[in-house]
Amino acid sequence: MQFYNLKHPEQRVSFSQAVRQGLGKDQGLFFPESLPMLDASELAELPRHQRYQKILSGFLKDTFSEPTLSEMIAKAFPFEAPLVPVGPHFALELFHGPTLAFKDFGARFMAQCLARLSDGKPITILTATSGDTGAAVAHAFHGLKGVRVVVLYPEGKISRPQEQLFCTLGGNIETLAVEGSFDDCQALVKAAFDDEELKNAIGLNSANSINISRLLAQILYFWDLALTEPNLVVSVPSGNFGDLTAGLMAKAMGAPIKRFIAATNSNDTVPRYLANGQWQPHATVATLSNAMDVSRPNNWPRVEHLLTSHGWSLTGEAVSEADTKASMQTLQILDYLGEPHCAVAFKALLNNLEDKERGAFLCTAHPAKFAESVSTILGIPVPLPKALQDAMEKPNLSKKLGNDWQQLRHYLLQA
Ligand SMILES: N[C@@H](CCOP(=O)(O)O)C(=O)O
Repeated sequence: MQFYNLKHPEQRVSFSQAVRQGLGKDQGLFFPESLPMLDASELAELPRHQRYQKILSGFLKDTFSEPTLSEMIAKAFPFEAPLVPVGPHFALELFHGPTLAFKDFGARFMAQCLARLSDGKPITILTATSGDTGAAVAHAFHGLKGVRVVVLYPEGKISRPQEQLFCTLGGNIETLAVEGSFDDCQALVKAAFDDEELKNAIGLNSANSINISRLLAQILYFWDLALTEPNLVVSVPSGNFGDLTAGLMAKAMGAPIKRFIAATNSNDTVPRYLANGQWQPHATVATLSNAMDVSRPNNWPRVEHLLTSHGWSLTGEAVSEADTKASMQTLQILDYLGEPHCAVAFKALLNNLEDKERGAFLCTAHPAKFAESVSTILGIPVPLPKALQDAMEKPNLSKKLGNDWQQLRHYLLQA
């Protein structure tokens, strides 16, 4: 299986190269040359571990032996993704990993891949976060020899529990609070990839969903969802659109998912684009669902490729702050504790279901990561899990950075 650059299809690389390189020529995203078709009824018979192995080996059998892949799966995914009934619909809970967000799936699997594909040279993993990726990547790579992790995040625009989870680790994890938005942080990461001299000097890679290994892991839980409750409409709370990409990939491989809804907050570049065909990102605004505060979603070329090559349409919906709060309250009445991101997805689902359709909405982060807003909106205390309580008590080790490429370049070149 080769992976090609969506911008320059003539650039084809192995999985190993795609993972170690991150981005292709001209910042093009890598994509598998084919999506292996699987038989849903056969997969449904397999226990979880074997099912994951079957799905991933379609992409990775040239790269890893079956025993190695099996070990990687066991190490990367020692937690579940339960599908919880909420009224007639379902919440897919993706926050049972160590950093309480869906990003644990991709970041931990990427760490397993890189550990086995490394050529022994030191690497720098430069990653932008709007809240959850930072912690997942920091924890997945913390303490790994030869790996330096630098996480950029928009200063003052993520929740304190999110920030504490990755800015308190120290060691090989460096965190920079950038004066700007998540999109500014992501633009800085991409600028670094354009700088050949820097790339070679520091062994640059990214653990954002730019990196295809992240998405292969995310395909797995869309299969779990589809095999547990086939033919649902699935509403995906979307920021950088990696999750939706993985969902569409699972559908293209034969997972019985009826259709998808791309749910955003007021950072609505995609819903506007789906409505009028104009790609016009606005300045990013801060919302309650801060991990989705993204105006230039990086994975859109992959989503668009999947839609056009299969002739699928996509429903988009932007949910306001008032509707996000009301949706959290509706979930509370249904006896489900929802945080702002899953509430956005739930609202978009309810607004777009047709007669007799049932749906699922993704719950991408634990409510305690947004304890302050959840508690204020729902009028209840939100206890913090132990991992979060511990992190809250540690000193924040972040440094500040202007939204300035030269400043970042200088920082990265320091030993
Ligand atoms: N929502 C993300 C933003 C980065 O997205 P990624 O999937 O490309 O890592 C976050 O929480 O950091």
